[in-house]
Amino acid sequence: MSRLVLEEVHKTYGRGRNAVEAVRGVSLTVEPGTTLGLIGESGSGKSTLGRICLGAEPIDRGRLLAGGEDFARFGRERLAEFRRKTSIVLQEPELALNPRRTLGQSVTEPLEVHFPRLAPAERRERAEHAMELAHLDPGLWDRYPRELSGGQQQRAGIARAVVTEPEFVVLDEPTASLDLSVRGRILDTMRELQDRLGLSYLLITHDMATVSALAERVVVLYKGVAVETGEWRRVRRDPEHEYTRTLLSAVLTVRRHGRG
Ligand SMILES: Nc1ncnc2c1ncn2[C@@H]1O[C@H](COP(=O)(O)OP(=O)(O)OP(=O)(O)O)[C@@H](O)[C@H]1O
Repeated sequence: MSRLVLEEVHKTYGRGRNAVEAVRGVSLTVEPGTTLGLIGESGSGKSTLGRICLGAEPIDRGRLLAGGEDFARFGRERLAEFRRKTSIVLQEPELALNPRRTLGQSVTEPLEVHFPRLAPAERRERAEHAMELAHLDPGLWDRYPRELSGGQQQRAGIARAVVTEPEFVVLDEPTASLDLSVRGRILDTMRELQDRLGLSYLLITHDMATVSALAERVVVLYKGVAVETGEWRRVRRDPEHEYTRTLLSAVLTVRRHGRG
C-alpha cells in the first residue's frame, strides 16, 4: 500500500446549531514502515482522524490517498484490498473481543471476512501464527476473554489486527487501559511487529511515553486543526506552537502530581 496521506481533510458532525467541526483542514502522511503519533487533548479529533484514515468515516472535503490513489475512486476490488491491508487496535480490548466467542474464534474472524475461501486448517494455522507474533500462547485458543488478563486480552486484539497481514494499523490509545507494568511489554511487541511485518502505524495517544516508544513523527491536534507537525524529538525538545508547549507541560505537571 505504501504511503498513506490525508490532504486538507474536513469533517463536521451534525448540522446547523448542532454542528461539530471535528476535523478542520488536516493534512498528514504516514510513511511505510514508520509511526506517526497523533497527539492532542480529548475531543481534538484524533479518533475521528483514525477512522478517516481507515476509510471508515466519510469526509466532507479533502482526500484520503493510499499508495497515491484516491480512496474516493476505489472500485470494489481495490476497496476490498484496502480493507484487508488496514486494521485497528482499540484501547479497550473488550470492544474488539466478543465475550461469547473464544479467543481462537475472535482471532480467526477477520480471515473469515477477508479470505472466505481459506480452508479451515489454513485459517487456524494463520490465526495461531498471529497469536505467536503477538506473544500470546496459542494454547489459549478455547478460552474466553473474561478468563484472560488485560495484557492477554490486548495481545489477542493485536493478533486479530495483524492476522490478515495488514500494512497499515491504527493504534487508538493501545495501552491506556493497561497497568503500567504491562504497558512497556505491549509496546515492545508492537515495535517488534512493526519491524517483522513492515507495518505503518498511526498512533493515537495521550501518553507521551507511548509516543516516545513508537513514533518518529507527530501531528499535534488542537480543536480539529493540525497546529504542529514534525519529528517527535524536535517537537518535544523545541515545540513551535504555543499549544504544543501547553500540552507537553500539562503532561509533565500531571506526571509530577501523580508521583507526588
Ligand atoms: N459520531 C459522532 N457524532 C457527533 N459528534 C462526534 C462524533 N464523533 C466525535 N464527535 C465529536 O467530534 C469531536 C472530536 O472527537 P474525537 O473522538 O475525534 O476526539 P478525540 O481527540 O479522539 O477525543 P478522545 O481523546 O476523548 O477520544 C468531539 O467534539 C466529539 O464530541
